[in-house]
Amino acid sequence: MCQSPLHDFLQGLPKCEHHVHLEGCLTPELIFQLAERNGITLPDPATNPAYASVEALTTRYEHFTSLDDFLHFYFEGMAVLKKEQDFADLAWSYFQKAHADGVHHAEVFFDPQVHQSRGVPYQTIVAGFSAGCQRAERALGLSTRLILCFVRHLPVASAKEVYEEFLSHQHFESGVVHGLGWSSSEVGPPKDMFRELYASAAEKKVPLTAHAGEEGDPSYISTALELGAERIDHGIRLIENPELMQRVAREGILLTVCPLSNVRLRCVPSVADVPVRRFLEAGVKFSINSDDPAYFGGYILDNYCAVQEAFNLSVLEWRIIAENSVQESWIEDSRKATLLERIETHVKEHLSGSV
Ligand SMILES: Nc1ncnc2[nH]cnc12
Ligand SMILES: [Zn+2]
Repeated sequence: MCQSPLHDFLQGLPKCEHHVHLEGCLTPELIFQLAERNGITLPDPATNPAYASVEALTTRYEHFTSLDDFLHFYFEGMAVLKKEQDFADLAWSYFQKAHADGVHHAEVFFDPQVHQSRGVPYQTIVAGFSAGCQRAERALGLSTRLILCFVRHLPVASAKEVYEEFLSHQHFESGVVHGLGWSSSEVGPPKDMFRELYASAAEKKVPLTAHAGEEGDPSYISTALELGAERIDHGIRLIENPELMQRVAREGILLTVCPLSNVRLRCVPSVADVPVRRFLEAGVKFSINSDDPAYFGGYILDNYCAVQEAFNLSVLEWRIIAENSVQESWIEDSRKATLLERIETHVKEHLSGSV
């Protein structure tokens, strides 16, 4: 729990999460449990001491040296997911934690190519994650959106295959998958590798987002926008290009910022170096998110608290962040109105001294 006097206010503040990878919610405990349940052999601790125990794995996660160092463990860990129920259980475990942290709406990523590459069918993955979303909607009153991510470390041909499955199952039209994103290694593969796929999806009016400006310079952000992304995941290196920053502010493009992730992956030395204040001053819209909470030492409330400890924001500034998070969510206007009302009530209660 954070020490800030605003802790209770932040806990109760209605939140929208826009940047969390369901596979990034796979805790070391769940990795060991699912490996046992599915008869999967984890890497040999004799050569990979990180896998000696839950504690050893947790400790290893505190020492990532880069995005790619983290991705190695992230892809290795997700090999324990095999059956539809595994995917459903994983999603449900995230939604319960998010609900406890005051999340009312969650847009969640998943990486089908990586599961398919080890023989799990597309339908198993989507059916499991979608069941987890439906359970959260029913049992917790959360609204949810699934966002399918293409991964940059695998060939474009494999992204094309998954896109064709997404189209043939009519997953966009039926609302099962709401949008598309891209993620994984940033620097290295061609910036515009998904040009063709994004052009096709944009024509069908599929909402698009993209990881950019995390490790990569601002040209990764401008390329993502050029390809049709309407939102940018991370985007912290935007501050290196003032002209682009002005454009992002002017066009109301949302950045889905993940402070604890940025520190763990050494994109910044500390949360105080995430450009939260600069973005607020420049009128750049952003939300605060957990990215891969099982790997980065905190869920969304921990990220809100870390920002508060670093920047000492006012209640009014938090209100702006919360309202922008609602306004830029991929939800119907009626749901936005409900969430905005909840924020207003919460702020008023806090200011009147009852929260
Ligand atoms: N922080 C991150 N950046 C890029 N790809 C990811 N996949 C999961 N987490 C990611
Ligand atoms: Zn991410």
